[in-house]
Amino acid sequence: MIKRTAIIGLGTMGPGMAARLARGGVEVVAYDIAPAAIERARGMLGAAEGVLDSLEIDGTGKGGSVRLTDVLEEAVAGADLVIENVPEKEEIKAEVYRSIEGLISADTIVASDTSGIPITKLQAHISNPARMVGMHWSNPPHIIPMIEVIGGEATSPETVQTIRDFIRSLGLLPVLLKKDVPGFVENRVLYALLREVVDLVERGVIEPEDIDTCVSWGIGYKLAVVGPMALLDMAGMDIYHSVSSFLNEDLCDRKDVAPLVQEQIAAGKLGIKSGAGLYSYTPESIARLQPERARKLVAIRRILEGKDQ
Ligand SMILES: NC(=O)C1=CN([C@@H]2O[C@H](COP(=O)(O)OP(=O)(O)OC[C@H]3O[C@@H](n4cnc5c(N)ncnc54)[C@H](O)[C@@H]3O)[C@@H](O)[C@H]2O)C=CC1
Ligand SMILES: Cc1ncc(C(=O)O)c(C(=O)O)c1O
Repeated sequence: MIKRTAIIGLGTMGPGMAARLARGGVEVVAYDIAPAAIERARGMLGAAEGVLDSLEIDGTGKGGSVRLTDVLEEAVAGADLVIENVPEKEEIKAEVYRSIEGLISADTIVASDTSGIPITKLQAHISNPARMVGMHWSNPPHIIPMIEVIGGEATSPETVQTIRDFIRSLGLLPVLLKKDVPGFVENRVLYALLREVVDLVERGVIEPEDIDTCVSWGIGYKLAVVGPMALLDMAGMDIYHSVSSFLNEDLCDRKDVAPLVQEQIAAGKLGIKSGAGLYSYTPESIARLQPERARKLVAIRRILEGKDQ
């Protein structure tokens, strides 16, 4: 049974994950190499707590807690599970696995929240690969209930089963992949969509604001209720056959990263984190955006769960 969990990396994902795990009764100790990230995480934890309250996810009496530390040994000592949540670079992740090797027990499960580096690659950097598994959360992790579970070639079936049971025990939705493919499933689907929207903007077909309206109020809104496989049945396989027979060959299939993205990065326009991206932001608009998005996601989730009709 998983009771004590260490989170390594408190950037975008770590604090929300810590808050959600604690509501499920887990004792979380979370570590980051950067003192500024630990400080920022305190505020993020507070915000996540408020959102979890509005989702009526009650942790009372379950014994969960979150403690932040700047000492790696403290974070991982006695942990049943370590969730690695550092930047999406294999060498940074490998360094973390090396640094915890001597600090964890042979039974500790090491999970990676990687967005899509195959687990088979990551587990080459750890001495007990049978205990390593992919546990891919979606952002914002305290609100999105689905978590992908991915075993690599060397992951034991018991490790996969333990993580699936753990996710279920928290009231969350594990989705098991049968193969360890790059990007797993969620990001393969998301990145197919992102490649196409970037291409459409680049080709001058549509403005960024208009494509967001098109996707959010068209397929996005619908997909929350009718998944893509069910959508095929809703539209009719004959329609899909007719449209895909002329459309598939025109869809973007570029193998490299689009120039638009390269240009944005060269101009330092990384998005909200740098104050500018495809949209412009002010500190005030950024402060408004996150709670507004959380409130809407919570409202939609409550309706999908049948809590508000
Ligand atoms: N941002 C997103 O929407 C999602 C990200 N992910 C994945 O989760 C992982 C983390 O992503 P983010 O939270 O977005 O990254 P981030 O860049 O926001 O945060 C990473 C944190 O790791 C810390 N860090 C770096 N090296 C470290 C080390 N050696 N020891 C401890 N801490 C260290 C950094 O100081 C930083 O606070 C990545 O693998 C990413 O691909 C997964 C789902 C969604
Ligand atoms: C752009 C982007 N990339 C990766 C992820 C992820 O799930 O790893 C997300 C996300 O929303 O969670 C994302 O938006």
